[in-house]
Amino acid sequence: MSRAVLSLGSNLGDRLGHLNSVVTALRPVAVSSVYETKPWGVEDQPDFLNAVCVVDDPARDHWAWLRAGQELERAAGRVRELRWGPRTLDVDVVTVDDVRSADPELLLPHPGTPERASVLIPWLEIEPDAVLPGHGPIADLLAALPDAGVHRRRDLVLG
Ligand SMILES: Nc1ncnc2c1ncn2[C@@H]1O[C@H](COP(=O)(O)OP(=O)(O)OP(=O)(O)O)[C@@H](O)[C@H]1O
Ligand SMILES: Nc1nc2c(c(=O)[nH]1)N=C(CO)CN2
Repeated sequence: MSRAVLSLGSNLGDRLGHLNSVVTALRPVAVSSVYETKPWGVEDQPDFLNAVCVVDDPARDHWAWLRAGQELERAAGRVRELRWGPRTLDVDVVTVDDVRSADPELLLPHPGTPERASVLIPWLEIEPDAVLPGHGPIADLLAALPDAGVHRRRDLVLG
């Protein structure tokens, strides 16, 4: 083990470059298109670029994926200020295999996932049959959401 689904987001600075830093460092086995998304949570902030990737490394457990994401956030110069506020790079661990965790340092699956079209749309693109542990097929979760201001940017490509 383990195979992880990571959600990437950026709305400050070189947004595409920040997302690309994850692809360069972690060499995912699958990467979605890049999506321009309206901010949720705190709405008065710049639009995000979001993408989802699948990474696979038998040597890394779920904590190692969290740490790898946090290191990349630091390298992108991320300053943690406002919850749900603007950031150079956000790496959320969405799932790691079937791991369930209630530890606040690493909640698995990531609890925001069922409500976030900015995660579900790119994830569905690369894993159409994916199931969110405890919640069911992601296609069904997405179908239950209102139209959410998520637009594919065909002009921006990762990797
Ligand atoms: N699955 C997870 N992936 C990433 N971080 C997590 C996860 N579960 C818990 N955390 C914890 O969340 C803390 C805050 O993360 P962060 O500042 O990125 O939150 P946020 O992006 O503003 O909000 P959200 O977590 O709802 O997306 C981190 O310290 C991290 O330990
Ligand atoms: N569209 C969108 N909105 C957000 C995002 C994000 O990645 N995409 N991340 C946030 C901080 O966790 C807050 N709001």
